[in-house]
Amino acid sequence: MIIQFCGMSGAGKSTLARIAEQKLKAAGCPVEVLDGDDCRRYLFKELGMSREDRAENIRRLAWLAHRFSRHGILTIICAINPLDAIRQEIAREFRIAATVQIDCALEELIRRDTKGLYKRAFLPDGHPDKIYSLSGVNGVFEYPLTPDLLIHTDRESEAESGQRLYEFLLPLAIGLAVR
Ligand SMILES: Nc1ncnc2c1ncn2[C@@H]1O[C@H](COP(=O)(O)OS(=O)(=O)O)[C@@H](OP(=O)(O)O)[C@H]1O
Ligand SMILES: Nc1ncnc2c1ncn2[C@@H]1O[C@H](COP(=O)(O)OP(=O)(O)O)[C@@H](O)[C@H]1O
Repeated sequence: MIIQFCGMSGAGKSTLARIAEQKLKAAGCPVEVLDGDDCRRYLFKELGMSREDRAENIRRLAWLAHRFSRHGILTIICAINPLDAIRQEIAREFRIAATVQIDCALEELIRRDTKGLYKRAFLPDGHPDKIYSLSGVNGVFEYPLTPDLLIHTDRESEAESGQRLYEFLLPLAIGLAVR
């Protein structure tokens, strides 16, 4: 069972994946979270933020997720995953059970700015610290048309969002939902 997330930096993907992971584990369901940020740091160091590299990153994460899921582990691809064609491609190739969009208004992302990336994206052109490819600002982020679950993290608490995600994933994890 593979779940793919999508959502901009700071939207709450890692936070919610960790909450759902803890709750599912407590319910006896094996779970693995493949975090884009972590895999880039430890495994895919050569990949950047171009469209091509993001596509490659997601294809690799999907392949890894597939390997985990073959052992009965519910595996969450926890990445920005910004390209609709790639989301559809991996859904076909690896029979992904659900696409979960972790959404948050840009104003709130800018307010949170957990990693300082938004501040850098809004610097004037030519500034040495400016980043030019931040998803949803000056880089690609394509919203999915029909996500299986949409969570607005700017409208509810972490605990509420985490509980909604858990309630969505639990029947999938215990095999009650046939998709
Ligand atoms: N330009 C730009 N745009 C978006 N994100 C950036 C960028 N530069 C660095 N980062 C950091 O990289 C993390 C995103 O990696 P992902 O593997 O999730 O991205 S992607 O799915 O391949 O688009 C992302 O992690 P999260 O903040 O957890 O989403 C950022 O910490
Ligand atoms: N409803 C919510 N769900 C998830 N995170 C939230 C929520 N409300 C506020 N936050 C905060 O937003 C930030 C999300 O950061 P993070 O999970 O690292 O995002 P991402 O993995 O998408 O980059 C955290 O500081 C978290 O405490």
